[in-house]
Amino acid sequence: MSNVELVANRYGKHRVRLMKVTRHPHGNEVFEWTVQVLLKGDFETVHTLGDNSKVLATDTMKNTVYSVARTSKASTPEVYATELVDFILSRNPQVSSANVNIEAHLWKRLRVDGKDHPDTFMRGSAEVQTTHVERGRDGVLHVTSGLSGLNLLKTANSAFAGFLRDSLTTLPDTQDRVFGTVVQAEWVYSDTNIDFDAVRATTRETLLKTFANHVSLSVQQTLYQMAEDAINAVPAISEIEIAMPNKHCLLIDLSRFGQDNPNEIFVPTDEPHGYIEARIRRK
Ligand SMILES: O=c1[nH]c(=O)c2[nH]c(=O)[nH]c2[nH]1
Repeated sequence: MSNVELVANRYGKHRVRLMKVTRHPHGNEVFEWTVQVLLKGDFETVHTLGDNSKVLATDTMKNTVYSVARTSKASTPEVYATELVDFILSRNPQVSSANVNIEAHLWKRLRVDGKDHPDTFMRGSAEVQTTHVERGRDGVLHVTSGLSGLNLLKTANSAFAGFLRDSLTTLPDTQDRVFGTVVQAEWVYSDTNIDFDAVRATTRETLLKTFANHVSLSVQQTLYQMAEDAINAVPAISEIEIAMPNKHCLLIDLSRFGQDNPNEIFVPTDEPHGYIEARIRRK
């Protein structure tokens, strides 16, 4: 008789890298996706008895990623992830829920001689599109999408003043600082019957516009405003979580060299950095 019990488990394949090129007469399209598959289900005896009879091998999951990509017509990671989830559920009654997470790496069509090139691309930026898709046996599809690695910089309209001062506070108030961040955002869809590309574009544009136009009293306030504006701009979003590190740009003291520094010369720093995150939802 064992004195322990299995409380929870899931397993799958991580970091399956996939590139898909779709070929058209007018030019090719390219998707680069890093895929994660995670399954929950009737796997107790795998752990307790070493009975592998119901185990879908993670190697098979890797092959499934490629095979479903071949037959899929999806042009968004959300739709492809849903197809992958449903394919696995349909063939594996022992699986109670399937979860597929995708990071999409962005390739930008190269412009040559002022024109879009039909088949050549360059890596646009460090920005990554993300999606998490899960379906259980109740049939309900859960889709969360987002972005990460979106480097942004405000060079005006950012203040930080009036904060708590104690015996260890050295930071001066500032009415005018450089605000650098790398946005990570994840939004939950309340409706999954949507044009994921169009909704993603609107959400991203809204986040960018608010970051640019906001007269910021803190990272916290700007983050909240970005979230509020995204929820108001996109009816299909019920909740959004945003994380924004504060990548401090430190003003250099040039008075030692007899020079002034009217907010022009900074040293950009990576570490340590402030880290602000919040989850905001529609009431
Ligand atoms: O926008 C900011 N929020 C903070 O909480 C904080 N803390 C800090 O040192 N600088 C900043 N900036």
